[in-house]
Amino acid sequence: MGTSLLDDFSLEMTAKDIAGLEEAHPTIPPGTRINITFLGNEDLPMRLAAARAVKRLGFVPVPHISARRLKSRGELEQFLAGLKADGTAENVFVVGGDPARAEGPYEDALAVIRTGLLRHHGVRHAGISGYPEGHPAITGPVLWSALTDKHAALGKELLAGDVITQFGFDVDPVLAWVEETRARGMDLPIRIGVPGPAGVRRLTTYAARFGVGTSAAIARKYGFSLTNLMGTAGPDRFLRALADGYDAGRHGVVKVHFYTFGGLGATSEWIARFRQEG
Ligand SMILES: NC(=O)C1=CN([C@@H]2O[C@H](COP(=O)(O)OP(=O)(O)OC[C@H]3O[C@@H](n4cnc5c(N)ncnc54)[C@H](O)[C@@H]3O)[C@@H](O)[C@H]2O)C=CC1
Ligand SMILES: Nc1nc(=O)c2c([nH]1)NC[C@@H]1CN(c3ccc(C(=O)N[C@@H](CCC(=O)O)C(=O)O)cc3)CN21
Repeated sequence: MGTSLLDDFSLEMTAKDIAGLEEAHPTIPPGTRINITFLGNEDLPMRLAAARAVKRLGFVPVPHISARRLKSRGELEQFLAGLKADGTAENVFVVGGDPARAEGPYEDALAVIRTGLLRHHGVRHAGISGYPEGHPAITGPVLWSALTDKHAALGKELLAGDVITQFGFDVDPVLAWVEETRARGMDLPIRIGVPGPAGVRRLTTYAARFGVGTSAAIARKYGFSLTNLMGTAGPDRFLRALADGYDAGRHGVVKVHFYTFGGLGATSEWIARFRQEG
C-alpha cells in the first residue's frame, strides 16, 4: 500500500505494560503518539508512570481520561496536575468510560472537556472517540450529537483535537462514517482504530467484550478460519482495503491507530514489516 496512511500511526498500551514498551521501543518510530488506557484495574501512579516512560523513550504520551471512572473533580485535578508536573499533559484522550453509571460527577467526555481544567493544566490537544459501526449501548443520534458537541467544545476550550475510532474489521462502514463526519462539518484528523496482530481467540474475545462484530463476521473479513483458534490474525486486508478506498479529497486527514491486543512489540514489528513489504 502507499505508505501515506501509515505515516504518523499511533499505538495504544495499558498502563501495566511499561516493560513491553521498553522492549519494543527500538522498533517504534521516534515521536510516535502512544495512548495509555484508563482501565478500572489501574491506578493514578501507574498511569503517570506509563506516561513518563513513553516520554522518556522518545514518544508522545497520550494518557486517557475516562469520564465515568472519575470519582470526583479532585481526582481529575490530581491526575492533570501530576501529568503537568511530569511534562506529559500536552496530549490527552477523553472518553466516556464503560461503567453503566458515572462513578462521580462526569457523565460523559463532554462534561470533562467543559470543566476548563484541561487547558488550565497544559493540555493543548484532546482526542475524542468515534464509532463507525455504532455502540451497543448508545444510539446513533446520541453518538452524532455527542461528537458534534465535543468538537464544538474543543474549539471553545482552545484545544486542538482528533477522533480515534473504535476498532472494526470492515472498511466500508468506516469510510462512509468518515464522509458523514466531514459532511457534518467536522474537519479534525481521524485516526482509524484497528487491532494489531493478535491471536484469533484474543481478538474475538475483545471484539465480543466491546460489542464489535461477531467472530464469524470477523473471520470472514480477515480471511481466517474459526477452526484454527490458535492462529494469529493481522489487519493486512483491512489496511489494503482502506488504502484502496481512501480519497484525500472526500475523507480529509486520515491516519491509523493500533490497539495492541497482542502486545506492543508484536504490533510494532508487524507494522515495520508491512510498511517494508509495501
Ligand atoms: N473508542 C475507544 O477506544 C473506547 C471506547 N470506550 C467506550 O465507549 C463508550 C462511549 O464513550 P464516548 O464515545 O467517549 O462517549 P461520550 O462520553 O461522548 O458519551 C456519549 C453519550 O453516551 C453516553 N454514554 C457514555 N458512556 C456510556 C456507557 N458506558 N453506557 C451508556 N451510555 C454511555 C453519554 O451519557 C452520552 O450521552 C464508553 O462506554 C467508553 O468507555 C472506552 C474506551 C475506549
Ligand atoms: N467500549 C470500549 N471500552 C474499552 O475499554 C475499549 C474499547 N471499547 N476499545 C478498545 C480499547 C482498548 N482496550 C483495552 C482494554 C484492555 C486491554 C488489556 O490488555 N487488558 C488486560 C489484559 C489481560 C486480559 O484481559 O487478557 C489488562 O491488563 O487489564 C487492552 C486494551 C480498552 N478499549
